[in-house]
Amino acid sequence: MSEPLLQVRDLVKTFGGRRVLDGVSFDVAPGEVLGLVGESGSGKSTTARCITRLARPDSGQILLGGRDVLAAGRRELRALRADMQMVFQDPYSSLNPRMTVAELIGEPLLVHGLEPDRRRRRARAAELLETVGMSAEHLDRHPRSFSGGQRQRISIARALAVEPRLLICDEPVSSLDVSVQAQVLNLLRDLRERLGLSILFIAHDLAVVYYLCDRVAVMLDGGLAEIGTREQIYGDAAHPYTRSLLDAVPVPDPALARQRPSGL
Ligand SMILES: Nc1ncnc2c1ncn2[C@@H]1O[C@H](COP(=O)(O)OP(=O)(O)OP(=O)(O)O)[C@@H](O)[C@H]1O
Repeated sequence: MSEPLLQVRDLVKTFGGRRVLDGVSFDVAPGEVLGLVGESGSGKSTTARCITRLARPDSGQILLGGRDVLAAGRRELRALRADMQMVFQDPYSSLNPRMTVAELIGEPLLVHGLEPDRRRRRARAAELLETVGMSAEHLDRHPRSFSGGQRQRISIARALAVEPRLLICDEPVSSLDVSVQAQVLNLLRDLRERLGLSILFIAHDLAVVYYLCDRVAVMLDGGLAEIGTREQIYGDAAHPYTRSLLDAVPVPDPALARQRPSGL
């Protein structure tokens, strides 16, 4: 197996003396989509926040492309952050309403010092809009004039602007209607194929994770109950907690998953 893009080792995080992460370890390979599932409060978002250094773990190690995220100084952290971009759950609050689409998508290029020229940023924003299936005609509009699904596409275009190797998507479709969810999931699948992106995909909905992920890590009370391929988890889960999660939501028939691992 190739060297993992992301290595997370023994993450521990406490809030007010309470351990919310208790030794979380996993890898994400180049081009792989890893699903991180578990019920509310199990520690999924805190894990993502530690990886991007929005939160500081008490201990543990995080390597991105072999570079130590937790030890990185300001300059290195900026480069690391360009390599791992986040897409959040709520596209209504994550896009500044006062900015146009061109400004929103171009901003990371400016912040990371990649494209100081406004016209070239705009041209790049137009390309990125098309990459996410939207027309460049929308460049001068503001987020309020778009639907939730379109806003999430804009958020994804913004995340892609700095050409990251890893996207960390924290419940990216949970706030969207089911029909729109499928469109955004298709887009992520397509981007992964086209750009060779790795994705850490956080979700509580196991049907959504089934659709997109190669492997699945199941979080329970700040630790990992189990981690395995999609077929292992959906067809033959080892942990009773995983089985209870699978019982609780409508996911594809596990027998089907066993027989037709790629048959979506
Ligand atoms: N800044 C904080 N201060 C105190 N406690 C926090 C903080 N952030 C998270 N927690 C607690 O840590 C635990 C894990 O939260 P986290 O958001 O990581 O879970 P999650 O699995 O992502 O849940 P959800 O699906 O609801 O987002 C929860 O009990 C939460 O209340």
